[in-house]
Amino acid sequence: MTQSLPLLNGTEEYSLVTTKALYDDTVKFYERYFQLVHDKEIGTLTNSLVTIKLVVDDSFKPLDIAEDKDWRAIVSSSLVFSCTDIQYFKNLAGKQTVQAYPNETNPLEVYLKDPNGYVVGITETKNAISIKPTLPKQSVESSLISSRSSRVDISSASVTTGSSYPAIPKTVNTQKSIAVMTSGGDAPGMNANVRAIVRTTIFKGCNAFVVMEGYEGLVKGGPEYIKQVCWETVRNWSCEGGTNIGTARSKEFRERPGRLLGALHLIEAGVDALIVCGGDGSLTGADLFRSEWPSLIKELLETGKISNAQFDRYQHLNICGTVGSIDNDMSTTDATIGAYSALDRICQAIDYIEATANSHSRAFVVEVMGRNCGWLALMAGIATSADYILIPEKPASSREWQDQMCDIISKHRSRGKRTTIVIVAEGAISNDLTPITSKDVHKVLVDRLSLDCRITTLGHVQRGGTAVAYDRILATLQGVEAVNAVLESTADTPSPLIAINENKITRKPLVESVQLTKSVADAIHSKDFKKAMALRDSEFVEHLGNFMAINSADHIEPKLPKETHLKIAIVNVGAPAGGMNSAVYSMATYCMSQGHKPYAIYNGWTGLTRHESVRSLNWKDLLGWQSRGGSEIGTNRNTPEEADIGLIAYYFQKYGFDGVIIVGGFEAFVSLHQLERARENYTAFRIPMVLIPATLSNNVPGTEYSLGSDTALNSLMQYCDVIKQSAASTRGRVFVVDVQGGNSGYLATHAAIAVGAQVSYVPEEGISLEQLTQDIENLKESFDKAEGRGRFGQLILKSSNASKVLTPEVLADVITQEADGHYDAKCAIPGHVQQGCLPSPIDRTRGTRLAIRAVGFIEAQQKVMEQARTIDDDDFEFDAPEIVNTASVLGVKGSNIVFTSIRQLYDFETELSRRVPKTIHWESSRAIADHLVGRKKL
Ligand SMILES: Nc1ncnc2c1ncn2[C@@H]1O[C@H](COP(=O)(O)OP(=O)(O)OP(=O)(O)O)[C@@H](O)[C@H]1O
Ligand SMILES: O=P(O)(O)OC[C@H]1O[C@](O)(CO)[C@@H](O)[C@@H]1O
Ligand SMILES: [Mg+2]
Repeated sequence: MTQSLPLLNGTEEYSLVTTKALYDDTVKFYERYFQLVHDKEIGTLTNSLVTIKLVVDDSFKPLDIAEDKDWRAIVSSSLVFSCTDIQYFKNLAGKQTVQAYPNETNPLEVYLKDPNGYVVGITETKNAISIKPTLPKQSVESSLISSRSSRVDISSASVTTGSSYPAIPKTVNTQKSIAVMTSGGDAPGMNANVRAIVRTTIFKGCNAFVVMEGYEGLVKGGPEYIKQVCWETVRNWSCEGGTNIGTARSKEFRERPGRLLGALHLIEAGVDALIVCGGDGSLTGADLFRSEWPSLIKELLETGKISNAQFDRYQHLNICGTVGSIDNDMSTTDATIGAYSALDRICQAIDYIEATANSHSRAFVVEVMGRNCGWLALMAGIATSADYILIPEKPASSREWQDQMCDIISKHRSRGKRTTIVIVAEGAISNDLTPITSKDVHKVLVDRLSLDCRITTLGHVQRGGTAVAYDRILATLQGVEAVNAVLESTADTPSPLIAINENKITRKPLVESVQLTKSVADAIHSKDFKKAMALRDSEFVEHLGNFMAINSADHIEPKLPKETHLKIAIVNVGAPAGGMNSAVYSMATYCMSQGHKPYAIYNGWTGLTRHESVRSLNWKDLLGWQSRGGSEIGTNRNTPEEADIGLIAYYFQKYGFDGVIIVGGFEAFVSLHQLERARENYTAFRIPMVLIPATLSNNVPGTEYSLGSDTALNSLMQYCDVIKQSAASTRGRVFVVDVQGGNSGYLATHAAIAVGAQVSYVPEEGISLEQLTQDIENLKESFDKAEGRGRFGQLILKSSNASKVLTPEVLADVITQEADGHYDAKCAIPGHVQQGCLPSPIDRTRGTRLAIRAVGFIEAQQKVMEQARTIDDDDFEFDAPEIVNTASVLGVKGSNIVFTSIRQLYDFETELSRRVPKTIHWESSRAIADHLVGRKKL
């Protein structure tokens, strides 16, 4: 029996999602086609979400298609591949054309029918040839409906608004179905992780599944709990808090029978790999599940629950962990998804509490989450300059902690501090393992210090709300990496855990990470606290040391002997950036704890040369600076040469500075270069000098992270969340957002990842008219297909310097014009709002860490420079490496914190005319930003 395709007019586009069965058929179909048309390389599929374009006009004759052929084979996938051998197609077309006709707008459009009756449209465009299956809408839909699988929620999957995909993945792994689940306590950023995993899975040509309700979903199984999802399912998820696929703490999964059911249900659903986003407990469970897998499937085979074929196919459980937990308690990774969002909530609450505490001169005991881990309490302690913290990792006897706390607080009070903040981790204990509650702390503060004291338990507020930019980006990059890891895994590959070390996404062996984490808890329970601390990562230990030094600064015997005490100057240069104050505060208080004298140069180099604005800092003046935005000591863009470098040398000499710490952006970088070059003429500059990069542009050579860039990202992200909501509610609006950042597209690219912007334009790429045309096409597609699911707002982020001609206004006008009344575009200029109000906790805590490292650098380089100062000008070895290295930029590079000499950076690693580093460390983020929204890049 045959069926005729109905005659259609015009162009119609449909998006559909295939089931796994359809998908496999499609692969076979395309493999046959590619062998037919492109004999060198088997073509690759983009994924199972498809755009089907019908290009039909009056001259297209209906075709006969045998109904008993597998119609579903042509339902799936749109693919585009480059081909130089156009002639080959033409020849082929000549042989097999059912109907071929040239077209005014497209040079050649050919419809082919293969011997089995499959029809395919081939469109030749300038650089690419696309092959798209053609089929009438009704048939496609009925075919999908008839193939409805009990495991697939077609109702939500079959209507999609997705765009097609920008690039062809190198390999197609048609075998893989990858499932993701969230487990344990929910954490902000989990949704962004799931979105990235689902979309990357689809992008790589695999099937994406989600397991609902954590391990509960595995134990229960079935289509309600193990669902196939599509590109559109996860739209906008990076901007949503909690976890949309549910999470649970499953008792049943802790027992073998529960895990046996889990194994059966995964196999039934055809899942090859499981990515678990959860905390230490969830990953312990995952690790156990994986190690038990061979015995589980053996039992399933023996009890007849699975077939021999299933047993053979599912020999190994491919598992990967992305760590999602607000506790940040997993060893081997610096941060877990959600931890910085929770920290943000805590810091905001404590910032609020400060105001009321100050009004009444009160003490507050703030209880924060963290069952076995004091990370949240410690970092909040640093970020809010709390007076004291109690964490499980460093317990003391009841007497010791009470004495120490009272001693520090009474000293703070005696010097005029009106507020007292003590942060207690939920899991805080004394060294006999007795829990320390906030009530215990309250009692001590009232009984021993007679303070007017209140308790605030922050509770689940800490887990609520949307994720901060860091968590959205971390979750997204880790999600992409998790899918890569799963696809690259073989039976022998140890299960990976996707970690982050400093600024680098890394893969760590899951088993060892879990064991290491467990050993911290074991050490605590066996009261081996030294071991517990040694097992924590070195950054944690460093932060704890920093907190202790800062919070007891100026009240204890200095750590260093008198003869080694230094005078250290600090100056802010360039535009204000979040974290500048934290750096100044921490540098000054840490200096006090060491015995050094900290000096602030107020209002940049010109403040020094015009008004001799330089003063030593005292402890009380600094109260509250840690949490403040902007620059308390003032900043401007003038460089030493512009301000008068000779006069600066004079003041350096007058005050006898032994070192200088510059905090700022590119002008600060140039300042360091000028001071270092001026050493030849001015002895006063023969001192160690260090730059802590601080600029929202994040364009300072020698580092992948500048203070202020995280605060700016959050400000921009919050702004974008607000206007995206407005755009979505308006049902059909694009906002073109003007983004700062000089010639660096860092901010635009990373904000685009955080908010899921459809496009980001950056100075590094500019805006070509072809790309703009393509992006407008994508937008149209996206809006057209949004029908039925509500129209979503779209964002385009444009770095100001991406184009001077194509301003946000012009872009908005062009887009509105092209939309032909279907939607409109407006521009939005956040401007200096991007500098942020209060610094983010990341900028505060990193400001502290970097400032203390900088002081350490000044101390460590003293000897070399002391000698250099005694040498006659003529003998001064300006270019000797040990001298050159005493003027350096403190940066984060990959997984390390490094000092790189300004000579090296300025002379070899900087594109001076554009004020950017020669190597862009975030380049790979661009492709991810694009592929996660389906942007086609020309
Ligand atoms: N040893 C284990 N064996 C099997 N399953 C486990 C094990 N530990 C935890 N799980 C599973 O993982 C789930 C989540 O663990 P848990 O409650 O410890 O949270 P988590 O993943 O550590 O996250 P968070 O601490 O952030 O809330 C448990 O409910 C259980 O189903
Ligand atoms: O939400 P629940 O199940 O009460 O769990 C609270 C626990 O979860 C966490 O938020 C994350 O593990 C802990 O800090 C806290 O102890
Ligand atoms: Mg946990």
